[in-house]
Amino acid sequence: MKILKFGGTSVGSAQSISTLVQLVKEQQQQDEAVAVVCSAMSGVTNTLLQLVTEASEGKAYVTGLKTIEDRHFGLVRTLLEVKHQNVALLGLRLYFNELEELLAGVRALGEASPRTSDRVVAYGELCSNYTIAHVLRQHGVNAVFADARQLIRTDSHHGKAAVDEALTNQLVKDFFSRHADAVPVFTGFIASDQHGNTTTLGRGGSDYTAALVGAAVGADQVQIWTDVDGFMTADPRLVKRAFPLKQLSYNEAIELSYFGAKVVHPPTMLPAIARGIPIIVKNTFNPSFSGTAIGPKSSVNCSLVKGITSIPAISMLTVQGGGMVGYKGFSGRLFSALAQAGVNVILITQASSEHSITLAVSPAEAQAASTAIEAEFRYELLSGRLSKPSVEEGYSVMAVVGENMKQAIGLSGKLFSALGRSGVNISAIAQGSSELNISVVVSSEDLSKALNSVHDALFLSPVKTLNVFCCGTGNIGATLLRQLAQHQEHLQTSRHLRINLAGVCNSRQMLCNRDGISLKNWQNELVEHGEPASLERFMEQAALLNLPNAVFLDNTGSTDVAGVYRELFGQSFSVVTCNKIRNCGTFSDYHKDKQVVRKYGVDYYYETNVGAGLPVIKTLHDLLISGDQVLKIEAILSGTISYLFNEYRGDKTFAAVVREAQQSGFTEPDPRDDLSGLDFARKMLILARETGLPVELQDVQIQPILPESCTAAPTVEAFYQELEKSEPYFASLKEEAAASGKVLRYIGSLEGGKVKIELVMASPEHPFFGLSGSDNIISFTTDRYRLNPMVVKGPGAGAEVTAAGVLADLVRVAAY
Ligand SMILES: NC(=O)C1=CN([C@@H]2O[C@H](COP(=O)(O)OP(=O)(O)OC[C@H]3O[C@@H](n4cnc5c(N)ncnc54)[C@H](O)[C@@H]3O)[C@@H](O)[C@H]2O)C=CC1
Ligand SMILES: N[C@@H](CC=O)C(=O)O
Ligand code: NA
Repeated sequence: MKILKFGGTSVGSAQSISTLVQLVKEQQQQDEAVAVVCSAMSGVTNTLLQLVTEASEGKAYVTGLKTIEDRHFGLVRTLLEVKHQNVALLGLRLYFNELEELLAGVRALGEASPRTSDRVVAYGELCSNYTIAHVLRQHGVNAVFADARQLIRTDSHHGKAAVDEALTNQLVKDFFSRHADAVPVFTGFIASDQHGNTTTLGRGGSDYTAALVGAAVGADQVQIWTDVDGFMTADPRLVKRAFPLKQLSYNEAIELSYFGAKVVHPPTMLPAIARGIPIIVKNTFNPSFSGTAIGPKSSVNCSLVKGITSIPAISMLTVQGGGMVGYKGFSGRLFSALAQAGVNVILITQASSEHSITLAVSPAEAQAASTAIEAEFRYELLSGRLSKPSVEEGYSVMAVVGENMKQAIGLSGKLFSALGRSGVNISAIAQGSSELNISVVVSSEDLSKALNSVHDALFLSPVKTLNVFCCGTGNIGATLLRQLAQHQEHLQTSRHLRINLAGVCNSRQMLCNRDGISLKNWQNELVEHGEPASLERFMEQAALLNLPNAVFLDNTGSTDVAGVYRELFGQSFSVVTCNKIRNCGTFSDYHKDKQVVRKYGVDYYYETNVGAGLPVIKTLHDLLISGDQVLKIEAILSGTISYLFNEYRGDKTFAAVVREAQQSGFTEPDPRDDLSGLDFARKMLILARETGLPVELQDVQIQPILPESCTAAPTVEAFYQELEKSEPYFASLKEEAAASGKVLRYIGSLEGGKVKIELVMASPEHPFFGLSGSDNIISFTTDRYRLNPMVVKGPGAGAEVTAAGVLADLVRVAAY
């Protein structure tokens, strides 16, 4: 026997009732005995309650009543053939007549008792189940309408009556034996007391009916048909990547529901739980989906954590004072005072020092709680053994639930480091000794961030999201966004990584959007929805979104942007940058940045600062962490100058080759930074600092390759003109080298604490002789690579390789 319970939306329209009929017939085709329990049609209970109130206030109720009546009559006309309609309509008419008389009585009396409310509200279930029984019969199902007021016996506590389970059991059993071959259609939610007065079962009442019926007949299964796919890993309104759970234990379902998951109300399922009857939550609007199976045990095949759930608003009440230490019976007095004041304690933490106890209570009960504590402990307060309880508002509880968590070493480590990394401050922690639930109290502002970061960290299978704020959409930035758009599917499938572009900014415009800006269409979105750029506002908006796993990408060459990294670290943003400016400030700032990064547990990656996409900084780090000593670094690190010396062969002027380099995207935003040697010097400085040398930019000795006139040019155009004028100088340099079979190479070196960059005429034996295009080459001579240095070589400039290097750094952030 299976009990199929359908909620309000599952019986709220002709289409959903047709699905119900289909589901019942499918069960019968499988020779499965079924009983059906239905709620009132969606919205009807609330309307009836409203009509009672309105009638008691002397207001008109006829139109409201007519709306409900029309809805039921309409469904009869849609779902039943004409020949079956009359009987059904007649039955409904009788119900609506009774209802009208009742409401008229309420209006005449000018008041409605809870008893009358129960009587009125019962018509919601009576009408829906009566209609459904008719529809089932027309489809060949031997349905029998079962008015649960004859079968479920309660006390007279109207609004939430207590069930006499023994008597109910007997009445339901008798009903089934009288209707052995039928499919009973039970009105959910309603019952009656020993005097025959209608009562109702309170929140989740129809689930309760289904559980009572299931328990009475020893059902194999109770199915709860609703409008969602089952229990979700988290509230999908708060966590977009929440997904439905396949399996839960009763305890897990109870725990998740306690913290707000409203799929079923487990206390009402107790009769089924007590008999170990499996409860299956299914979606009427997606019937082929497996839903959530709830049973005695938690499945070991599923993830250890089953759900992450929350209570959005709580107050934190702290009681502290020396008087508590070692004071036996203190907690007993505290909690009975709270119980007497009707305060529900949501969470408790006490440090083993016993100096303070923190309680989470509903904000509506915080004042009552505080007053009750002050009254109970008035003498302790007077004598100073206890301080006045403090009440703090603006907090939420996030709870991680899972029965098998207790076997998982490191799980709470993952939980807390995910929170720490997202910059979520934890105000209190509670873990039940059953380890079914770990609860943390966080500021309400951080709740969504906390839920999302923990969901990403604890559920292995779904995709992890990086929330990316991209500053700079020029040569590198635009290429990067294109690469991300091209590879997003690959990242999702192979790295389980989703990039949510939450902000874009350049020197003209900016746009932030929590739900993501299209990686393919960001230009248009920026034009259509963007606002004038301001770095300060961009930072403000990014911080306000308060997203987890937030990464700031700097694809500019701007000093201003480089100046905000430290603030970003402090707000738990990781930073990925191709902009070298920040790492070339004072050594003390460079050093401090690293400390700040460590302090906030964020990432700071800048592989593309040296050699663009070539693995230079990573290689150097690997050498150093493995204990190697760097003796010497020799390198060509200007892609632009490399290109000039490789491509300046006499068929074009030197200035023309510089323009080519600029058009190819090799140069800095201002090409004078390349040709002056400044860009190269920055890279040498960064390399030297990464080896641990406390050097400053002015310590890098640069042998210029430009004549004085070019260096002095005030604008980029003037610079190009000076280059043209200096053509004879560049030609003679090239010819001088060529005359002795050599090539021009601009080579940086770091040795014995000295950093310099020199123009060299390299002979064919020189290891840097054979380069082409924008090639960089870096040779590390170390303790281990003493005779034969380690060499990294390849294109060291250009948008594609640089953007790819930035992308790789971004993926490293996600790898955490
Ligand atoms: N071209 C290359 O091969 C390599 C370049 N890089 C670095 O990449 C960075 C970007 O270079 P490109 O893309 O060529 O420059 P670009 O001039 O094409 O683009 C710069 C972008 O930054 C934006 N921007 C500038 N100041 C800004 C501010 N204050 N606020 C917001 N946005 C601002 C601009 O609007 C533009 O979108 C530079 O730092 C460069 O050193 C690093 C490695 C290799
Ligand atoms: N302008 C640079 C590119 C990367 O940093 C260069 O030419 O090397
Ligand atoms: Na690099």
